[in-house]
Parts: sequence; C-alpha cells; structure tokens
Amino acid sequence: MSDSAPCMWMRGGTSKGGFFLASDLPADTVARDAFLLRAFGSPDPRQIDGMGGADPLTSKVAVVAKSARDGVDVDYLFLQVFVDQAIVTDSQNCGNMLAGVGPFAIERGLIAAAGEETRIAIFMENTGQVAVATVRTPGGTVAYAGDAAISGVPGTASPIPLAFRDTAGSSCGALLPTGNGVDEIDGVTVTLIDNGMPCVVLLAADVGITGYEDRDTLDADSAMKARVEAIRLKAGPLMNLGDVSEKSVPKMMLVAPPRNGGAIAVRSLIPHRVHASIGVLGAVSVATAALVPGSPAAAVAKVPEGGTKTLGVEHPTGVTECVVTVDHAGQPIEAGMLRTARKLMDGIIFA
Ligand SMILES: O=C(O)/C=C(\CC(=O)C(=O)O)C(=O)O
Repeated sequence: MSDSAPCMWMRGGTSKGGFFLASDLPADTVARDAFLLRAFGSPDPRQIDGMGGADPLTSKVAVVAKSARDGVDVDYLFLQVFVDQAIVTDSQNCGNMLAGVGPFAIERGLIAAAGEETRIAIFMENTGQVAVATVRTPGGTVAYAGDAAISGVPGTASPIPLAFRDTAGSSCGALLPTGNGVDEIDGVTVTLIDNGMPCVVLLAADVGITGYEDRDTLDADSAMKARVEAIRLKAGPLMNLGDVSEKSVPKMMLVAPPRNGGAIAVRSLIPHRVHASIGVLGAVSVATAALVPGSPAAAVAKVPEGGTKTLGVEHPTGVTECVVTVDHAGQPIEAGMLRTARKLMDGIIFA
C-alpha cells in the first residue's frame, strides 16, 4: 500500500483538515482508514506523529470526486478521524468542511469556474442530500480573500453561501425519529431531531449548567459530560442510529435563553468535546428544534415570525445565523448559512 497521497489542507468554516480526491486514497475502506489514522497521528491525544490538530474540529477529512449523478457536480464524503481512538467514521456529515469542497473541486479541475461566481451542486454521501455552494471565481480562479466574517474565525474571507434542501431525517429517517416532539431519557426532557445532523436537544439547566459557560469550563466538567453521554447512548437506538458508542452522532445540544440578540443559546457536545462554536447542520437542527411546539428549545427560544426565519444560534465564540424556511404546516423545507474557507497548504501527506 502506498504510504503517501496528494492532499490539500484547508479551513472550511470553523473546521480544518485534509481534502483528498477519492482517486488519491485507497479504495478499500480498511486500508483507507489505516492510512488516515497514520497520517493524522491517531490515536493520541496530541496527534504528535501526524497532521491532526489534537481537536475533533481539526481532525477531519473531505473525500471528493466528480459526480456521475444528474444535476450534481461533485460527490463529497466526510470522515471524522477520532483524536484519541483508532476510529475513522463516516457516521456524520460536516457542513463546515463542506465549505471547502467547492474551492477544492475547482482547484483540482473537477469543475470549471463559471464567471464571477461558480455554483457547485455537491452530493453529501454521508447523508444522501445535495447542497449548493456558491464560490467567488473572478478571472476563473477561486477568490479566498473577501469581506465576509463568520464567528469563530478571525478576520474576513470570501463568502461561500451554502444552501440545503431535504435535510430533514438525513440520518434518522425522519425529522423527529421517535415521532414525538418531546421525549424523556433518564428523567430529562429531550427533543430527538435530525435536520441534517442527528441531535439531542435539552435544557442546559437540566444537566446543571447555565448554557453560557466557555468551552474549557465545560470540557473540565466530567460529571456533566458523563450524564450527557448516558443520555446519548440511550438516544442513539431511539433515533434509528443503533449503538452509538463508537459514533460521533448524535450531537448533544444544551440550550438556554438567548442573551446576545440571537434566537437561542447552545453549548454542543460533538459528542465528547464541547464545540468551540457550533456545527453548520448542528445549528440548523437546533434552530429547527426551536420551532417544535412544546420542546425544550421552544421553551427558551425567541423565534421570529414569517415563513423564512433568520435564527441566530449563540455559541461559545459568537452567534451563527441560519436561515430556515418552513412551509404552511411549519415543516422546514430549506436552510442556508454563510461560510468561508481558505486554502492553507497543497502537497503530499505521508502515513
Ligand atoms: O459537530 C461536529 O462534529 C462538528 C462540525 C460538524 C458540522 O459542521 C455540522 O454540524 O454540519 C463542525 O463544526 O465542523
């Protein structure tokens, strides 16, 4: 087996990792995963012998190929490389790494730039939906510099709007996989929901926190984390995800009333570390939970009127706005979010 592969390192949204052409990785998934574990330096909390950033948010992989599907430009498979366990999983999608897929596909010549802006239809293999990314391409090349700011990333960059349709039930088969807006696990009221990312939404106060703590404080709270993990392990089978002990879903969303002008405040466990900000589809799913009558999220959220709602999700490093469009019955039909991305390095990665 080859011990090296072409790889581009990119920041996508608030995540960072390796972008590969599918044809540059071993086709056999066991060999592919072994290669990635060595290349990233896992398992090791410091990933000292590899390229991983010792954080789940910087230990990520995007595998990209030209698509054979009608109306789709490229296929994107997301892989989470666990930091301290020998696990590579495709059990979740990642809307942050997704922001880098369009630029990477243009850089690698999978699609041609088309004028000032190039619209790229991306099939998300993990969950089976299409997202549309719009990338600025003046003069036929990707523009990374720009004036768009996203919370959790210093400075500004070129805007990459992402649009999602049909994400309800992406991994769980239904928006509310138990058929209920509200369930109870271990005596805690929860909403089990999947609008692009399987999430368990509960009141932060119900597990003894305010929901306004910083990442480090919550990461040090092992009693709270153990309680939340017990709920997660029970939620997995109820959400049609099976045994989730070695999966990175469902994400745990601990919500509180907004206090910075947003719709809801969230601290998310993804699932064993606290997110520095919030995942893209995680934010869409928690914003959607705020629209479920009687749910813990609805109890604390400030939801605007109208069919197209801009919902600010407050997190440890700012506010991420997602736009959710609902139909006449209040069911979500479309979601959008602004991201940015940056090319950091292009070369050969060694395993
Ligand atoms: O929840 C995680 O593991 C982290 C993510 C996932 C994501 O982007 C999403 O929810 O779409 C991230 O911020 O990159």
